[in-house]
Amino acid sequence: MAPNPAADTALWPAPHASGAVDATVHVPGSKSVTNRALVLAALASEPGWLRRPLRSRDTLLMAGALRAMGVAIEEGVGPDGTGEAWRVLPTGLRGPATVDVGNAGTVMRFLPPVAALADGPIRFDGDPRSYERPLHGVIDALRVLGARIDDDGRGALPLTVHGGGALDGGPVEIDASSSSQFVSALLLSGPRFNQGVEVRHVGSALPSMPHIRMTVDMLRAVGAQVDTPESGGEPNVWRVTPGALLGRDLTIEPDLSNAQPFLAAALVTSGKVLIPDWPARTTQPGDRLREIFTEMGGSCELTDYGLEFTGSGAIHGIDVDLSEVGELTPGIAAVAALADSPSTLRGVSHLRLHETDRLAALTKEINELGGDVTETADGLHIRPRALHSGVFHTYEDHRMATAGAIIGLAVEGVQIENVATTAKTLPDFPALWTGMLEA
Ligand SMILES: O=C(O)C1=C[C@@H](OP(=O)(O)O)[C@@H](O)[C@H](O)C1
Ligand SMILES: C=C(OP(=O)(O)O)C(=O)O
Repeated sequence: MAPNPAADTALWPAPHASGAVDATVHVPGSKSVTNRALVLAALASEPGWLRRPLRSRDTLLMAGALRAMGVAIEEGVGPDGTGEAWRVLPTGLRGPATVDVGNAGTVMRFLPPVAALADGPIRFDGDPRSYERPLHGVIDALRVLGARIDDDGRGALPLTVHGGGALDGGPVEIDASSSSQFVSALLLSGPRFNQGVEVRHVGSALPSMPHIRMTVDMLRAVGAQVDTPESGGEPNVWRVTPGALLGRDLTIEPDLSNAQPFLAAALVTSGKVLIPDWPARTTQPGDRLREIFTEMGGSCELTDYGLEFTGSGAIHGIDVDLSEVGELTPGIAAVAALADSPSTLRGVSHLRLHETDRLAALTKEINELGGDVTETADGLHIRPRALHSGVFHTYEDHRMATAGAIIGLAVEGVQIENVATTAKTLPDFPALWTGMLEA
Protein backbone atom coordinates (compact mmCIF):
# COMPACT_ATOMS: atom_id res chain seq x y z
CA MET A 1 0.00 0.00 0.00
CA ALA A 2 1.21 3.57 -0.66
CA PRO A 3 2.72 5.12 2.47
CA ASN A 4 0.59 7.68 4.26
CA PRO A 5 2.46 10.97 3.96
CA ALA A 6 0.18 12.33 6.69
CA ALA A 7 1.71 10.17 9.45
CA ASP A 8 4.16 12.71 10.87
CA THR A 9 4.60 14.05 14.40
CA ALA A 10 6.57 17.22 13.60
CA LEU A 11 5.41 20.48 15.19
CA TRP A 12 4.81 23.54 12.99
CA PRO A 13 4.89 26.92 14.75
CA ALA A 14 1.63 28.44 13.52
CA PRO A 15 2.35 31.99 12.30
CA HIS A 16 0.93 34.70 14.54
CA ALA A 17 -0.50 37.70 12.67
CA SER A 18 1.16 40.94 13.67
CA GLY A 19 -1.46 43.01 11.84
CA ALA A 20 -4.36 42.85 9.40
CA VAL A 21 -3.85 40.44 6.51
CA ASP A 22 -4.32 41.87 3.03
CA ALA A 23 -3.80 39.20 0.41
CA THR A 24 -5.00 37.51 -2.74
CA VAL A 25 -5.02 33.73 -2.33
CA HIS A 26 -5.37 31.40 -5.32
CA VAL A 27 -7.03 28.32 -3.83
CA PRO A 28 -6.46 25.02 -5.70
CA GLY A 29 -9.30 22.95 -7.17
CA SER A 30 -12.14 21.32 -5.29
CA LYS A 31 -11.55 17.82 -3.95
CA SER A 32 -15.22 16.91 -4.26
CA VAL A 33 -15.52 18.18 -7.85
CA THR A 34 -12.19 16.66 -8.96
CA ASN A 35 -13.01 13.19 -7.62
CA ARG A 36 -16.52 13.18 -9.10
CA ALA A 37 -15.13 14.40 -12.43
CA LEU A 38 -12.53 11.60 -12.43
CA VAL A 39 -15.17 8.93 -11.76
CA LEU A 40 -17.57 10.28 -14.40
CA ALA A 41 -14.78 10.61 -16.99
CA ALA A 42 -13.68 7.03 -16.27
CA LEU A 43 -17.23 5.78 -16.82
CA ALA A 44 -17.79 7.80 -20.02
CA SER A 45 -17.90 6.38 -23.52
CA GLU A 46 -15.37 8.90 -24.91
CA PRO A 47 -12.28 10.75 -23.65
CA GLY A 48 -12.65 13.81 -21.43
CA TRP A 49 -10.56 16.62 -19.91
CA LEU A 50 -10.25 17.91 -16.37
CA ARG A 51 -8.62 21.31 -16.26
CA ARG A 52 -7.01 22.67 -13.09
CA PRO A 53 -7.68 19.42 -11.20
CA LEU A 54 -6.75 19.33 -7.54
CA ARG A 55 -3.56 17.33 -7.02
CA SER A 56 -3.67 16.23 -3.40
CA ARG A 57 -3.54 12.93 -1.57
CA ASP A 58 -7.29 12.23 -2.00
CA THR A 59 -7.37 13.01 -5.72
CA LEU A 60 -4.10 11.23 -6.51
CA LEU A 61 -5.48 8.15 -4.72
CA MET A 62 -8.63 8.40 -6.87
CA ALA A 63 -6.58 8.74 -10.07
CA GLY A 64 -4.29 5.88 -9.00
CA ALA A 65 -7.24 3.61 -8.28
CA LEU A 66 -8.85 4.28 -11.67
CA ARG A 67 -5.51 3.71 -13.40
CA ALA A 68 -5.20 0.38 -11.55
CA MET A 69 -8.57 -0.57 -13.10
CA GLY A 70 -7.29 0.21 -16.60
CA VAL A 71 -8.31 3.86 -17.11
CA ALA A 72 -5.62 6.03 -18.72
CA ILE A 73 -5.20 9.43 -17.04
CA GLU A 74 -2.58 11.42 -18.88
CA GLU A 75 -0.85 14.62 -17.84
CA GLY A 76 -1.21 17.42 -20.33
CA VAL A 77 -2.32 20.91 -21.14
CA GLY A 78 -5.97 21.61 -21.83
CA PRO A 79 -7.44 21.46 -25.35
CA ASP A 80 -6.97 25.21 -25.77
CA GLY A 81 -3.27 24.83 -24.94
CA THR A 82 -3.50 26.58 -21.57
CA GLY A 83 -3.50 25.40 -17.99
CA GLU A 84 -2.62 22.08 -16.46
CA ALA A 85 -5.03 19.29 -17.20
CA TRP A 86 -5.71 15.59 -16.97
CA ARG A 87 -6.93 13.77 -20.08
CA VAL A 88 -9.00 10.74 -19.14
CA LEU A 89 -9.26 7.88 -21.61
CA PRO A 90 -11.90 5.43 -20.41
CA THR A 91 -11.45 1.75 -21.23
CA GLY A 92 -13.15 -1.46 -20.15
CA LEU A 93 -12.66 -1.56 -16.39
CA ARG A 94 -10.25 -4.34 -15.46
CA GLY A 95 -9.61 -6.58 -12.49
CA PRO A 96 -7.74 -7.90 -10.65
CA ALA A 97 -6.57 -4.68 -9.09
CA THR A 98 -5.81 -3.25 -5.67
CA VAL A 99 -7.12 0.14 -4.53
CA ASP A 100 -5.61 2.17 -1.70
CA VAL A 101 -8.34 4.51 -0.42
CA GLY A 102 -6.08 6.23 2.14
CA ASN A 103 -8.62 7.99 4.35
CA ALA A 104 -10.57 9.49 1.45
CA GLY A 105 -14.32 9.17 1.92
CA THR A 106 -14.84 9.89 -1.78
CA VAL A 107 -12.50 7.06 -2.83
CA MET A 108 -13.77 4.45 -0.36
CA ARG A 109 -17.46 5.19 -1.19
CA PHE A 110 -17.45 6.19 -4.89
CA LEU A 111 -15.26 3.33 -6.17
CA PRO A 112 -16.89 0.06 -4.99
CA PRO A 113 -19.82 0.66 -7.42
CA VAL A 114 -17.27 1.30 -10.21
CA ALA A 115 -15.43 -1.89 -9.23
CA ALA A 116 -18.67 -3.87 -9.57
CA LEU A 117 -18.50 -3.01 -13.30
CA ALA A 118 -14.91 -4.29 -13.69
CA ASP A 119 -14.20 -7.72 -15.11
CA GLY A 120 -12.39 -9.14 -12.08
CA PRO A 121 -11.79 -8.76 -8.33
CA ILE A 122 -10.89 -5.33 -6.93
CA ARG A 123 -9.37 -5.33 -3.45
CA PHE A 124 -9.94 -2.19 -1.33
CA ASP A 125 -7.72 -1.26 1.62
CA GLY A 126 -6.65 1.99 3.29
CA ASP A 127 -5.39 3.81 6.39
CA PRO A 128 -6.39 2.35 9.78
CA ARG A 129 -9.07 5.06 10.13
CA SER A 130 -10.70 3.92 6.87
CA TYR A 131 -11.65 0.65 8.63
CA GLU A 132 -13.76 2.66 11.09
CA ARG A 133 -15.56 4.95 8.65
CA PRO A 134 -19.07 3.84 7.65
CA LEU A 135 -19.38 1.98 4.35
CA HIS A 136 -22.35 -0.32 5.08
CA GLY A 137 -24.71 1.79 2.95
CA VAL A 138 -22.61 1.18 -0.15
CA ILE A 139 -21.81 -2.49 0.55
CA ASP A 140 -25.38 -3.53 1.41
CA ALA A 141 -26.83 -1.60 -1.53
CA LEU A 142 -24.40 -3.08 -4.03
CA ARG A 143 -25.31 -6.58 -2.85
CA VAL A 144 -29.01 -5.81 -3.38
CA LEU A 145 -28.16 -4.47 -6.85
CA GLY A 146 -26.39 -7.71 -7.77
CA ALA A 147 -22.72 -7.38 -6.72
CA ARG A 148 -20.61 -10.01 -4.95
CA ILE A 149 -18.52 -8.53 -2.13
CA ASP A 150 -16.27 -10.24 0.42
CA ASP A 151 -15.78 -8.30 3.64
CA ASP A 152 -15.21 -9.31 7.23
CA GLY A 153 -18.89 -8.84 8.12
CA ARG A 154 -18.50 -5.40 9.75
CA GLY A 155 -19.78 -3.51 6.71
CA ALA A 156 -16.46 -1.71 6.42
CA LEU A 157 -13.02 -1.89 4.82
CA PRO A 158 -11.01 -3.92 3.89
CA LEU A 159 -13.05 -5.72 1.26
CA THR A 160 -13.02 -7.21 -2.23
CA VAL A 161 -15.61 -6.40 -4.88
CA HIS A 162 -15.81 -9.26 -7.38
CA GLY A 163 -16.54 -7.26 -10.51
CA GLY A 164 -18.66 -9.20 -12.99
CA GLY A 165 -18.30 -6.83 -15.97
CA ALA A 166 -21.84 -5.47 -15.46
CA LEU A 167 -24.37 -4.90 -12.67
CA ASP A 168 -28.15 -5.34 -12.70
CA GLY A 169 -28.94 -2.17 -10.73
CA GLY A 170 -32.56 -1.20 -9.99
CA PRO A 171 -34.24 0.03 -6.79
CA VAL A 172 -32.49 0.03 -3.42
CA GLU A 173 -33.16 1.42 0.07
CA ILE A 174 -30.28 2.77 2.15
CA ASP A 175 -29.77 4.60 5.40
CA ALA A 176 -27.38 7.40 4.44
CA SER A 177 -27.70 9.35 7.70
CA SER A 178 -24.02 8.67 8.48
CA SER A 179 -22.77 9.90 5.08
CA SER A 180 -24.28 11.54 2.03
CA GLN A 181 -21.48 9.89 0.07
CA PHE A 182 -23.47 6.60 0.08
CA VAL A 183 -26.11 8.27 -2.11
CA SER A 184 -23.55 10.03 -4.32
CA ALA A 185 -21.63 6.77 -4.81
CA LEU A 186 -24.64 4.85 -6.13
CA LEU A 187 -25.84 7.72 -8.33
CA LEU A 188 -22.42 8.32 -9.95
CA SER A 189 -22.15 4.78 -11.36
CA GLY A 190 -25.94 4.43 -11.81
CA PRO A 191 -26.04 5.28 -15.55
CA ARG A 192 -23.76 2.29 -16.19
CA PHE A 193 -25.96 -0.24 -14.34
CA ASN A 194 -28.22 -2.32 -16.63
CA GLN A 195 -31.41 -0.92 -15.08
CA GLY A 196 -29.91 2.32 -13.78
CA VAL A 197 -30.57 2.89 -10.09
CA GLU A 198 -33.28 4.19 -7.78
CA VAL A 199 -31.89 5.15 -4.37
CA ARG A 200 -34.34 5.65 -1.51
CA HIS A 201 -32.92 7.09 1.73
CA VAL A 202 -34.84 5.60 4.67
CA GLY A 203 -32.87 6.73 7.73
CA SER A 204 -32.94 9.81 9.91
CA ALA A 205 -31.71 13.16 8.57
CA LEU A 206 -29.46 13.05 5.53
CA PRO A 207 -26.35 15.27 5.92
CA SER A 208 -24.45 17.27 3.29
CA MET A 209 -27.29 17.85 0.79
CA PRO A 210 -25.22 20.28 -1.33
CA HIS A 211 -22.82 17.41 -2.04
CA ILE A 212 -25.71 15.30 -3.35
CA ARG A 213 -26.78 18.24 -5.53
CA MET A 214 -23.19 18.43 -6.79
CA THR A 215 -23.41 14.76 -7.79
CA VAL A 216 -26.72 15.30 -9.60
CA ASP A 217 -25.51 18.45 -11.41
CA MET A 218 -22.31 16.79 -12.55
CA LEU A 219 -24.18 13.69 -13.75
CA ARG A 220 -26.55 15.87 -15.77
CA ALA A 221 -23.60 17.79 -17.24
CA VAL A 222 -22.28 14.54 -18.76
CA GLY A 223 -25.66 13.63 -20.22
CA ALA A 224 -27.22 11.46 -17.50
CA GLN A 225 -30.94 11.64 -16.78
CA VAL A 226 -31.50 12.06 -13.03
CA ASP A 227 -34.83 12.53 -11.23
CA THR A 228 -34.59 14.09 -7.80
CA PRO A 229 -36.87 15.26 -4.98
CA GLU A 230 -36.20 18.84 -6.18
CA SER A 231 -37.27 18.01 -9.76
CA GLY A 232 -40.71 16.87 -8.64
CA GLY A 233 -39.85 13.34 -7.48
CA GLU A 234 -40.65 11.74 -4.12
CA PRO A 235 -38.82 13.06 -1.04
CA ASN A 236 -35.56 11.18 -0.40
CA VAL A 237 -35.63 9.32 -3.74
CA TRP A 238 -33.14 9.75 -6.59
CA ARG A 239 -33.49 7.89 -9.90
CA VAL A 240 -30.80 7.57 -12.60
CA THR A 241 -31.71 6.24 -16.05
CA PRO A 242 -29.23 3.86 -17.74
CA GLY A 243 -27.27 5.43 -20.59
CA ALA A 244 -23.88 6.38 -22.01
CA LEU A 245 -21.96 9.29 -20.46
CA LEU A 246 -20.27 12.01 -22.52
CA GLY A 247 -16.61 12.98 -22.21
CA ARG A 248 -16.46 16.66 -21.27
CA ASP A 249 -13.94 19.46 -20.95
CA LEU A 250 -14.40 20.59 -17.37
CA THR A 251 -12.56 23.32 -15.47
CA ILE A 252 -12.49 22.50 -11.76
CA GLU A 253 -13.67 25.28 -9.40
CA PRO A 254 -11.44 26.35 -6.48
CA ASP A 255 -12.13 24.38 -3.30
CA LEU A 256 -14.34 26.74 -1.28
CA SER A 257 -14.01 24.65 1.89
CA ASN A 258 -10.26 25.06 1.58
CA ALA A 259 -10.80 28.81 1.09
CA GLN A 260 -12.27 28.80 4.60
CA PRO A 261 -9.07 29.31 6.64
CA PHE A 262 -8.07 32.25 4.42
CA LEU A 263 -11.47 33.93 4.83
CA ALA A 264 -11.20 33.24 8.55
CA ALA A 265 -7.82 34.99 8.55
CA ALA A 266 -9.49 38.16 7.27
CA LEU A 267 -12.14 37.81 9.97
CA VAL A 268 -9.80 37.29 12.92
CA THR A 269 -7.19 39.91 11.92
CA SER A 270 -9.64 42.62 10.70
CA GLY A 271 -8.01 42.14 7.32
CA LYS A 272 -9.01 41.57 3.72
CA VAL A 273 -8.63 38.46 1.56
CA LEU A 274 -9.50 38.06 -2.11
CA ILE A 275 -10.17 34.57 -3.47
CA PRO A 276 -10.05 34.73 -7.30
CA ASP A 277 -12.40 32.57 -9.39
CA TRP A 278 -15.03 32.13 -6.65
CA PRO A 279 -17.90 30.75 -8.74
CA ALA A 280 -21.05 32.85 -9.14
CA ARG A 281 -23.13 29.66 -8.87
CA THR A 282 -21.95 26.47 -7.24
CA THR A 283 -23.10 23.43 -5.30
CA GLN A 284 -20.02 23.53 -3.07
CA PRO A 285 -20.96 23.83 0.62
CA GLY A 286 -18.17 26.38 1.13
CA ASP A 287 -20.34 28.96 -0.63
CA ARG A 288 -22.35 29.12 2.62
CA LEU A 289 -19.32 30.81 4.22
CA ARG A 290 -20.38 34.09 2.62
CA GLU A 291 -23.42 34.05 4.86
CA ILE A 292 -21.94 32.34 7.95
CA PHE A 293 -18.79 34.46 8.20
CA THR A 294 -20.84 37.60 7.51
CA GLU A 295 -23.05 36.72 10.47
CA MET A 296 -19.85 36.20 12.49
CA GLY A 297 -18.71 39.77 11.78
CA GLY A 298 -17.22 40.08 8.27
CA SER A 299 -18.54 41.38 5.00
CA CYS A 300 -18.07 40.15 1.48
CA GLU A 301 -18.40 41.18 -2.10
CA LEU A 302 -18.67 38.71 -4.96
CA THR A 303 -17.48 40.16 -8.26
CA ASP A 304 -16.59 38.73 -11.67
CA TYR A 305 -13.03 38.44 -10.41
CA GLY A 306 -13.70 36.58 -7.19
CA LEU A 307 -14.77 36.92 -3.57
CA GLU A 308 -13.40 39.73 -1.45
CA PHE A 309 -13.91 39.13 2.24
CA THR A 310 -13.23 41.80 4.87
CA GLY A 311 -13.07 41.54 8.66
CA SER A 312 -14.59 44.33 10.73
CA GLY A 313 -12.64 43.94 13.93
CA ALA A 314 -15.57 42.22 15.64
CA ILE A 315 -15.98 38.43 15.75
CA HIS A 316 -19.42 37.29 16.85
CA GLY A 317 -20.58 33.92 18.06
CA ILE A 318 -23.20 32.06 16.02
CA ASP A 319 -26.02 29.58 16.54
CA VAL A 320 -26.13 27.54 13.37
CA ASP A 321 -27.24 24.20 11.95
CA LEU A 322 -24.29 22.89 9.94
CA SER A 323 -25.83 19.58 8.82
CA GLU A 324 -25.71 20.66 5.16
CA VAL A 325 -22.14 21.91 5.39
CA GLY A 326 -20.52 19.69 8.00
CA GLU A 327 -17.02 19.92 6.58
CA LEU A 328 -16.98 23.64 7.51
CA THR A 329 -17.36 22.85 11.24
CA PRO A 330 -13.67 22.79 12.31
CA GLY A 331 -12.97 26.22 10.77
CA ILE A 332 -16.15 27.72 12.22
CA ALA A 333 -15.32 26.28 15.65
CA ALA A 334 -11.87 27.88 15.50
CA VAL A 335 -13.34 31.32 14.74
CA ALA A 336 -16.04 30.81 17.38
CA ALA A 337 -13.35 30.17 20.00
CA LEU A 338 -12.04 33.71 19.31
CA ALA A 339 -15.45 35.42 19.24
CA ASP A 340 -17.07 37.95 21.58
CA SER A 341 -20.05 35.71 22.44
CA PRO A 342 -20.86 31.97 22.69
CA SER A 343 -21.68 29.74 19.74
CA THR A 344 -23.75 26.61 19.23
CA LEU A 345 -22.93 24.44 16.22
CA ARG A 346 -25.70 21.91 15.57
CA GLY A 347 -26.67 19.06 13.22
CA VAL A 348 -23.23 17.49 12.86
CA SER A 349 -23.19 14.29 14.94
CA HIS A 350 -21.94 12.43 11.83
CA LEU A 351 -18.64 14.29 12.19
CA ARG A 352 -17.72 11.74 14.85
CA LEU A 353 -17.03 9.38 11.93
CA HIS A 354 -15.08 11.76 9.69
CA GLU A 355 -11.26 11.77 9.31
CA THR A 356 -11.24 11.67 13.11
CA ASP A 357 -13.98 12.20 15.69
CA ARG A 358 -14.04 15.93 14.94
CA LEU A 359 -16.33 16.87 17.82
CA ALA A 360 -14.07 15.20 20.38
CA ALA A 361 -10.89 16.47 18.73
CA LEU A 362 -12.03 20.11 18.53
CA THR A 363 -13.25 20.03 22.14
CA LYS A 364 -10.01 18.57 23.47
CA GLU A 365 -7.60 20.73 21.46
CA ILE A 366 -9.36 24.07 21.98
CA ASN A 367 -9.78 23.32 25.68
CA GLU A 368 -6.10 22.42 26.03
CA LEU A 369 -5.31 25.96 24.84
CA GLY A 370 -7.54 27.28 27.65
CA GLY A 371 -10.87 27.25 25.80
CA ASP A 372 -14.30 26.22 27.03
CA VAL A 373 -15.94 23.86 24.53
CA THR A 374 -18.46 21.15 25.34
CA GLU A 375 -19.76 18.44 23.07
CA THR A 376 -23.52 18.21 22.66
CA ALA A 377 -25.43 15.27 21.19
CA ASP A 378 -25.17 16.75 17.70
CA GLY A 379 -22.48 19.41 17.84
CA LEU A 380 -20.49 21.83 19.96
CA HIS A 381 -21.15 24.58 22.44
CA ILE A 382 -18.27 27.08 22.44
CA ARG A 383 -17.81 29.78 25.09
CA PRO A 384 -14.88 32.02 24.10
CA ARG A 385 -12.10 32.47 26.67
CA ALA A 386 -8.60 33.93 26.48
CA LEU A 387 -6.47 31.20 24.89
CA HIS A 388 -2.79 30.50 25.48
CA SER A 389 0.11 28.84 23.70
CA GLY A 390 0.36 25.09 23.30
CA VAL A 391 0.40 22.14 20.93
CA PHE A 392 -2.68 21.65 18.74
CA HIS A 393 -2.93 17.95 17.81
CA THR A 394 -4.47 17.13 14.46
CA TYR A 395 -5.28 13.37 14.40
CA GLU A 396 -4.37 13.08 10.70
CA ASP A 397 -7.26 15.43 9.92
CA HIS A 398 -6.52 18.20 7.40
CA ARG A 399 -9.31 20.39 8.76
CA MET A 400 -8.00 20.11 12.34
CA ALA A 401 -4.65 21.45 11.06
CA THR A 402 -6.23 24.43 9.31
CA ALA A 403 -8.46 25.11 12.34
CA GLY A 404 -5.36 25.21 14.55
CA ALA A 405 -3.68 27.61 12.13
CA ILE A 406 -6.66 30.02 12.40
CA ILE A 407 -6.34 30.06 16.19
CA GLY A 408 -2.58 30.52 15.86
CA LEU A 409 -3.10 33.80 14.00
CA ALA A 410 -4.69 35.29 17.12
CA VAL A 411 -2.90 33.36 19.88
CA GLU A 412 0.87 33.43 20.15
CA GLY A 413 2.85 30.20 20.51
CA VAL A 414 0.43 27.67 18.99
CA GLN A 415 2.22 24.69 17.44
CA ILE A 416 0.39 22.49 14.96
CA GLU A 417 1.26 18.84 15.09
CA ASN A 418 1.64 17.30 11.61
CA VAL A 419 0.64 20.22 9.42
CA ALA A 420 1.61 17.91 6.54
CA THR A 421 -1.74 16.19 7.01
CA THR A 422 -3.23 19.10 5.01
CA ALA A 423 -1.86 17.21 1.97
CA LYS A 424 -5.14 15.26 2.00
CA THR A 425 -6.79 18.13 0.14
CA LEU A 426 -4.39 21.11 0.17
CA PRO A 427 -0.70 20.17 -0.04
CA ASP A 428 0.30 23.82 -0.48
CA PHE A 429 -1.36 24.95 2.76
CA PRO A 430 1.76 25.99 4.78
CA ALA A 431 3.19 27.94 1.81
CA LEU A 432 -0.15 29.59 0.98
CA TRP A 433 -0.63 30.51 4.65
CA THR A 434 2.80 32.09 5.11
CA GLY A 435 2.48 33.71 1.68
CA MET A 436 -0.82 35.29 2.77
CA LEU A 437 0.87 36.76 5.87
CA GLU A 438 3.87 38.10 3.94
CA ALA A 439 1.75 39.72 1.20
O1 LIG B 1 -19.38 13.95 -1.42
C1 LIG B 1 -18.44 14.64 -1.02
O2 LIG B 1 -17.54 15.06 -1.78
C2 LIG B 1 -18.38 14.97 0.42
C3 LIG B 1 -19.49 14.81 1.21
C4 LIG B 1 -19.50 15.09 2.66
O3 LIG B 1 -19.43 13.84 3.31
P1 LIG B 1 -20.44 13.36 4.50
O4 LIG B 1 -21.82 13.41 3.96
O5 LIG B 1 -19.94 11.99 4.83
O6 LIG B 1 -20.22 14.34 5.61
C5 LIG B 1 -18.33 15.96 3.08
O7 LIG B 1 -18.23 16.03 4.46
C6 LIG B 1 -17.03 15.44 2.48
O8 LIG B 1 -15.94 16.25 2.84
C7 LIG B 1 -17.10 15.48 0.95
C1 LIG C 1 -15.09 14.74 5.55
C2 LIG C 1 -14.13 15.05 4.68
O1 LIG C 1 -13.55 14.21 3.79
P1 LIG C 1 -13.93 12.80 3.16
O2 LIG C 1 -14.08 13.06 1.68
O3 LIG C 1 -12.76 11.91 3.45
O4 LIG C 1 -15.21 12.31 3.80
C3 LIG C 1 -13.59 16.43 4.62
O5 LIG C 1 -12.83 16.73 3.67
O6 LIG C 1 -13.89 17.25 5.51
